[in-house]
Parts: sequence; C-alpha cells; structure tokens
Amino acid sequence: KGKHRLANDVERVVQEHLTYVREEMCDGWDLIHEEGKMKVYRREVEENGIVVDPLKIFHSIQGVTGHEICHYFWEYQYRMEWETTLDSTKIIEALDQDTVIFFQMHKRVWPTAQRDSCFWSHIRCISNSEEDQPTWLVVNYTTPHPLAPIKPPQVRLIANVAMICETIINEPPLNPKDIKRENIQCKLAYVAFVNPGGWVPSAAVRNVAKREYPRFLRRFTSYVIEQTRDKPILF
Ligand SMILES: CCCc1ccc(-c2ccc(S(=O)(=O)CCO)cc2)cc1[C@H]1C[C@H]1c1ccccn1
Repeated sequence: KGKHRLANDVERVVQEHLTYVREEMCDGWDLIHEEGKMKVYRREVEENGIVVDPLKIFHSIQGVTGHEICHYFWEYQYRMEWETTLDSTKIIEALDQDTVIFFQMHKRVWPTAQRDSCFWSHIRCISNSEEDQPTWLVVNYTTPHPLAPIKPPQVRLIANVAMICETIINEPPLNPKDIKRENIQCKLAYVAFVNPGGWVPSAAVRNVAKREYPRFLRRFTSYVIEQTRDKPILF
C-alpha cells in the first residue's frame, strides 16, 4: 500500500486533531447548548469579518461503538440518509481504502449563497496499548480538486472537521463474546472549523450553526442506533 499524494497532509491534520481534542475546555469556550449527554461549545472567532467560530461537541451514545459511529459517518452510501443539509454528495477520487475525496452541494441557507464543499475524508483506528478499546476517528478536510472547479455563484466552504470516538464497555463480562449493546457506549468529540467561504451575516451563521449542529448530531446518532440495533456489535 503506497503513500498517496495527500498522505502527509492527512497525517499532519489527524495528529493536530488528536492533540487539539484533548485540550482543556476552559478559556474562551462558551457552552451554547446542552441536551441529554450532548454538550455544544463554541468560540466566537471572525477572520476578515467572516464568522469562523470553532465548534466542539461532546456526546455519549448508549449501545453503539466508536467504530460503528465512524463507519456510518465516513461511508459514502449512508450519507444522504442522515445528512439533511445536503443537496448531493459524491466521491470524486479514492486515494486509498481509508481516504476518499468528496464533492458536496449544501442546501442553501437563506440569506446566503449556495455552498459547495470538496474535502478529503479519512477514517482511522488508533489502538492504544493501555486502553482496552481503540480510538476511531474520521477527519474531513477541504482540498482543491480538478473535478470540483469553483463555480460562482456557488461559494466553496472551507471545512476542517473531526469525529473522534472512544468505546466504553461497562462491567465487561468474562467472555467478550457475551458483551451486549446495553453494556457499551461511545464517547465522541466532534470538532468543526467551518469557514462559510464568503461573507455571511454573522448573526445568521451563528444562529444557523447553533441550531444545525446539534440537529445534525442528534439525527446522525439516532440513525446509527437504528442501523445497528439488531446487528452484531462492530468493535
Ligand atoms: C452557511 C452554511 C454554513 C455551513 C456549511 C457547512 C457545514 C458543515 C460542513 C461539513 C460537515 S461534516 O460534519 O463534515 C459532514 C459532511 O457532510 C458538517 C457541516 C456547516 C455550516 C454551518 C451552518 C452550520 C451547519 C451545521 C450542521 C449542518 C449544516 N450546517
């Protein structure tokens, strides 16, 4: 398995996310939304008058593994079943069996121009020797591509997003074969740095983000619970 042309970028961005997700949630982060186990934090940041607020969501989902969450988040074929904010999605290149490039048309968010996005999407399992369960993660990172030319009036999003998951097994039975879904939970951290890619009224994009991110995560996690309900556990 040779190294593809973006392998070094993928490595760098994955390591950055692994470092960043462990950072303390103290200075400068506002808890803007809480529902059940989901906690949504945001820092207010503007670059040249454009809202680029970093967003961090911590959530804990009963009955699914981190591998299952990442599998349904990364795999192309499920995307339109849980993503309500897209008009279309397609893979325009496969770099290796864990790294593909997506081109997506996002639904127009009034009053903004329609957004599109082109990003590499990488899935990875990181087995820590000490912990019993590995960490699974997916990173989506904007990249240019000849098959995704910028087509005004559409505006190209700049996204750097990570879904980082741990699997917890409560009261592990002696024989791992006996683990039931009620004994497992996934603790996830979702981090999003999204630059809408062009001027948007700050209040509008802050309100949309505050509403849409929790909604997207609620819908996505419910989808994974449904899809895995009576399937063997994917560790
Ligand atoms: C003016 C539009 C701004 C806008 C564009 C796009 C996105 C966005 C991009 C990527 C990803 S993902 O997690 O990588 C899943 C890929 O399909 C999720 C969201 C978010 C917003 C901000 C508005 C917020 C939002 C959050 C969640 C869903 C949709 N929109």
